[in-house]
Amino acid sequence: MRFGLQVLNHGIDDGLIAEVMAVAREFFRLPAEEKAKLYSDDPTRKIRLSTSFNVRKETVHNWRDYLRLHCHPLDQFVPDWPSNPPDFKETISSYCREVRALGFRLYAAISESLGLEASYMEQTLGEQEQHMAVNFYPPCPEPELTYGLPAHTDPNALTILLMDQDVAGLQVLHAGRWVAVNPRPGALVVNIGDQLQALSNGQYRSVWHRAVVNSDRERLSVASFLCPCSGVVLGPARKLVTDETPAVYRSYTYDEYYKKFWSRNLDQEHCLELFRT
Ligand SMILES: O=C(O)CCC(=O)C(=O)O
Ligand SMILES: [Fe+2]
Repeated sequence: MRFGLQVLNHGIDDGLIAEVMAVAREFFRLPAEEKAKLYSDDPTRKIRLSTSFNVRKETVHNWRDYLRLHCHPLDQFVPDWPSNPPDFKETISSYCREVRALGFRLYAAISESLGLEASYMEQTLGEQEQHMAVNFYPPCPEPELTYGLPAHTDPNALTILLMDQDVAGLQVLHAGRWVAVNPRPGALVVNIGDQLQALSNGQYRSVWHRAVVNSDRERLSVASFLCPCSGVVLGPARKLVTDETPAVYRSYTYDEYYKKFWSRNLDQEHCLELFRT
C-alpha cells in the first residue's frame, strides 16, 4: 500500500503514548482564558492555538481546535510551549524525539523500496523541521453539517498520526471511496505527504484524508509532521526519471510549495497538481 499505513511495531513506548494523549486532553480542558493567550490566526507563528483550518481564508469553518507547535530543534522551541499542564513540555519533547527517529527509519524503508540508497530521502529532504498539531474535536451538535477537517493531503513529507484510541474519526480516500481508519490499540498511522509523492515521481501517493466529528464524544489526535527546510529544492529523484517514466513534477523549493499551500483553502485540487511539468 503506497499511500498510508498503520504501524504497530514502531518502537514507541505505549506508556509514553498514553501520557501524550493525557497531557493533550488536559491542555484542552484548561480554562478558556488561559488558552486564549496562545490564540493566533497567523500560520507563520511557531506556536499557536487556533480553530478550524485557516480562518483567514475559509468561508465555512470546521469543528476543530488545534495547538500547533514547532518541535525541532527542541531546545529552541520548548521554552515557549505551554507550561500548563506541568508535564506538557517534558512528555511532548520525549514523544517528539521518538517520532523523529521513527520517521527517519520510515524514510530509509521508503527509499529502499524505490531502489534508492537508504539515506536518499533523509539526505535530500535536509535537516528537517518538525511540526505538531494537537487536534481537539469537541462533540458537535450537528456533525452532518461540517467536518473536523475537510479532505486534504498533507503538504509536508511524512506525517505520523497518533489517534484517539476510543473515538474514530479519520477517513482516507481509497479507490474513490471514503474509508474509516479505525483506531487500533498501540498503532500509529503514517500518512505519505505531498513531498514524498514528488520525490518518488508519483510512485508513493500523498493520501487524501479528512476527519469527521460526532455529536456525543470529543476526539483527540496528535499529528507530527516532518517537513523539509524551506530552501530545499524538491522534485522527482533523478534515478526515478527515465524515458518510460518522465518527470511528473518540476523542481521547486519547499518554501514556494508551503506558501502556495497556505494561500489556498483545503478541499481544492491537490496542491501538487500546480507543480506538474
Ligand atoms: O484528526 C485526524 O485524525 C487527522 C488530523 C490531520 O489530518 C492533520 O492534522 O493534518
Ligand atoms: Fe492531515
